[in-house]
Amino acid sequence: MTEKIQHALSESKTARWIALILISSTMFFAYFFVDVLAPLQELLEKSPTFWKPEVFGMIGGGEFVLNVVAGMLIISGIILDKMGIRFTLITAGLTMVLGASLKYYALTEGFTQTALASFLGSFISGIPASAKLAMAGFAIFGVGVEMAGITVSKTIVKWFKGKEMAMAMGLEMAVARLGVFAVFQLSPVFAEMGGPSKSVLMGLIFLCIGFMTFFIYTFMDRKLDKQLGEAAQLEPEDEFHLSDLGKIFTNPGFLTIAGLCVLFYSAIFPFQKFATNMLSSKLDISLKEASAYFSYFPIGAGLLTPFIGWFLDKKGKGASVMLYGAMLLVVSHLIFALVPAESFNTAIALITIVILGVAFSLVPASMWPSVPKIVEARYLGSAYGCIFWIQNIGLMLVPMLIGWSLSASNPGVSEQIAAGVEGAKYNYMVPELIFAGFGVLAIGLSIVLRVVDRKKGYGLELPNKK
Ligand SMILES: C[C@H](N)C(=O)N[C@@H](CCCCN)C(=O)O
Repeated sequence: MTEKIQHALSESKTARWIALILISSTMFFAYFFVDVLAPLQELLEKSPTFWKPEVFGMIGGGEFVLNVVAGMLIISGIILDKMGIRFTLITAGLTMVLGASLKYYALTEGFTQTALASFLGSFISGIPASAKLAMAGFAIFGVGVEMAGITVSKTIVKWFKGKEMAMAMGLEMAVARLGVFAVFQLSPVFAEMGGPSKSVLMGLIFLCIGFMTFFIYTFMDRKLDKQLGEAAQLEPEDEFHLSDLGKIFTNPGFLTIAGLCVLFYSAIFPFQKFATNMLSSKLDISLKEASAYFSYFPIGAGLLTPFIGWFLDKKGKGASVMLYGAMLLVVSHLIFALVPAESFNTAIALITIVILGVAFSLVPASMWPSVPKIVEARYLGSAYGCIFWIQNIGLMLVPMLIGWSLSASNPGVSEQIAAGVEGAKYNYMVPELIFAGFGVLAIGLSIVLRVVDRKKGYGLELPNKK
């Protein structure tokens, strides 16, 4: 058995980095599709779609609806543990392509002539038929992309455990964040060629390429399993059982990391949706300029993440790194909240974005490789699924909370903006204080995590590389 493991494909550096390139490429295309409409809000408000900002926001949140409400993320985790990596990667890839195709169809001219469009337009008249179908498609895509996310994490653990695990996870996230950068640069260009539907079509084509890279990877996965032979086969008592979900939800390490995850990501991803407008209001610059400043946030964070991963593999200190990340999160949101607009300038904005970017590297780089240290391998997929599920609840609700707090703390401003009043803009102090509040709670949980780690001996502060 030891000999088999020694000659396994995963022991070859080249093979495991090729595996990583294949699965990360799919995540590049998947993250590209997630934000394909984000830079096109203004275009979609006009003919022929007429999507109001609320409708646009609803579609964004729609990504998480099936995962949260129908519990699809928990089901995805169970599928992963029961059916294995290859089956789940293919299912996730096909689900993404299916959902994306529906979203594309919703934006085509052909759809507007159909009986389905008439039917969807016959109820809740405030939401156009195209938006309803696009939201359904995005919800299906959301199931696929999150299923892909947990499967990719489990795949990286399979190839890199005891080796460069955190660095590999960091690289995968870096590639995914490049997808976010690429979409902010390219989607407006595609839309200029043929409207929002062209951008979505390009995103769909990219996803098909992503499906192919997942598919090619499955051959490597099969080969690795064959080489490991019975070493890869689990004993009956090692198989996943539904009752393991109970073990996950009563594991103090899991609960603390899941809490930390929802708090941290709630202060990052929903913030990303409002950041352009916030910077434009606070710096008194155009949305285009603000968006250009902010587009470097995901790419900067992404580039730093593998280096943090490399450090964690060599030196450890994962739980402490999460604490430092949460602290930087609070510092940056407090700067955005409390420095008055008169004193806030481009330099302060850029420094604050850098601080937030460092936080966005420290926490993800240390959080995801910590999960295999707190749960057993046989239910690792379900543990990732459950953490994503808890996180998705925050990602679904927090944008609504922020939107509501922005309106409530700026009475009359949305009406002034709609009426085209010169100089009308939002003050983001209250939403920013809410984001900072999530950070403060995350600091608390990071401290709890260090205590739990010491008590339970998970080894979160130990290096990943043996
Ligand atoms: C949004 C998604 N559920 C998420 O948490 N993404 C993480 C990466 C998770 C690990 C992926 N293999 C992110 O930081 O983008």
